[in-house]
Amino acid sequence: MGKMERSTDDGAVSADGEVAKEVSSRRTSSNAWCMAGCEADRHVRALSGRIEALTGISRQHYEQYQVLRYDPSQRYVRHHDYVPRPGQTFAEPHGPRVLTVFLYLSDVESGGETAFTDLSPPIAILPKRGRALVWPSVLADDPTTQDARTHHEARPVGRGVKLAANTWIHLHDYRLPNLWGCTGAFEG
Ligand SMILES: O=C(O)CCC(=O)C(=O)O
Ligand SMILES: [Fe+2]
Repeated sequence: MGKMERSTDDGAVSADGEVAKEVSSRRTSSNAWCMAGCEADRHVRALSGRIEALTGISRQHYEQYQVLRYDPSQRYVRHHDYVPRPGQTFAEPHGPRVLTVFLYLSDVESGGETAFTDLSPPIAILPKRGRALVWPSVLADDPTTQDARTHHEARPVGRGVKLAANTWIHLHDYRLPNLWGCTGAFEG
C-alpha cells in the first residue's frame, strides 16, 4: 500500500474541468491508496470478489481502495461523494460514482460515526471492525443524477483510531480510462 498522507478535498475546478485536490479543514484524516502491489494481495482480491458478489458490479468499475485513518478529533464534514459540476455532461468515459462501499477496519472507542445528515431523521452508523456500509450517490432511475439524500459526514473521532476504506464504484469501466490517465486521479 502507498504511504499514509494527509487527505485532500475537492477544490476549485479549472477551465478544462479538472478538480484541484486541496488540503482542507473540512477533511482532516490521512489516507493511502491501495495500488498495484496491494491489489495483487490475495486478501484484497478476495475482498473485491465479495464486493462484486454484493453489488453485482465488476471490479473494473471500482476506484483503487482508499484506506483512511482518523485520529482523535479528525473528521470529514458534510459532503457528497458525487459532486455535480455545472454543465457536466458525463463525457468522462467512466461516468459518475454510483455506489460507495465503505469498509470499517477498526472499532472506535467513541465518536467517528458516519452520519447521513440530510435524512429525516438523520442516521449515524458506528464504526465496527468488519462492518460494511453501502450507499448510492445517484438515482436508481437516472444514474447520472446525484441522489441528494446521501450527503454524509464522518463525525470526529473521540477516543481510539478509526481505520476504514472507501470503495467508489462508477457507472462504467473505471480501470481502462484510469490506465490511460483519463480520470484525473494520481497525477503529480
Ligand atoms: O469516514 C467516514 O465515515 C466517511 C468517509 C467519507 O465519507 C469519504 O471519505 O468520502
Ligand atoms: Fe464521503
